[in-house]
Amino acid sequence: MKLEAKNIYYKYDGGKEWVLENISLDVNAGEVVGLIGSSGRGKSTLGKIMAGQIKADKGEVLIDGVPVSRGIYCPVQLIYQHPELAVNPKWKLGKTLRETGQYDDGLRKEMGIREEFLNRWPNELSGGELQRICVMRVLKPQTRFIIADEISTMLDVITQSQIWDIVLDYAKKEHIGILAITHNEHLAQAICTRTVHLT
Ligand SMILES: Nc1ncnc2c1ncn2[C@@H]1O[C@H](COP(=O)(O)OP(=O)(O)OP(=O)(O)O)[C@@H](O)[C@H]1O
Repeated sequence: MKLEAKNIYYKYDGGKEWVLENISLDVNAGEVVGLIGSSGRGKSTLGKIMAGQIKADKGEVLIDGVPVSRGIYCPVQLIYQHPELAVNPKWKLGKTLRETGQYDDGLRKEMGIREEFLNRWPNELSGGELQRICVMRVLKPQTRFIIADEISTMLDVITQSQIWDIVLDYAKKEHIGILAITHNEHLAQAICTRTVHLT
């Protein structure tokens, strides 16, 4: 399986210049591709386009040559840098975790998500605790590709590596492709099978 962004152009409303101009990128199942580039270069924008959250002005996003259908559950799932913006503040976290079907309770424990967290509101967790919920909710059988946008910036180094180990194990087992957006060269070297620079 291959996720492809082909000849993507994008400009924000009112913007005069292209944020993304003729950008192409692909991720194969089982690969961990690092997306590197200077701040403001458009990495997060490209991630959102590839996950179907915003639509490119020109160009296509394909899985095995077919436009990605968002349907009920998009097979390309985005994990944001800011988990507090990614969850419904009016839902207790158990509901957020179950939104796309039952979750694996063993995985919950491995992720360090305590049972009591599930009965709390998002503002009752720390940023790092909330990010674990956001990571775990995409580890579902329907997910074929994960776009991880600076997912570990709010975690301490040990937790960062624990969470990445779980995600990478899961991706390997399920043959999921990952696009990891990061500024952290050490992390990219440690986890990526190849890197792409947005120049
Ligand atoms: N909602 C928005 N409306 C208008 N402009 C935006 C919006 N979001 C981002 N931009 C602009 O688009 C450009 C690309 O932003 P983007 O967040 O994709 O870059 P990035 O490479 O991910 O940056 P960083 O590494 O700092 O996270 C920036 O100039 C940013 O100011």
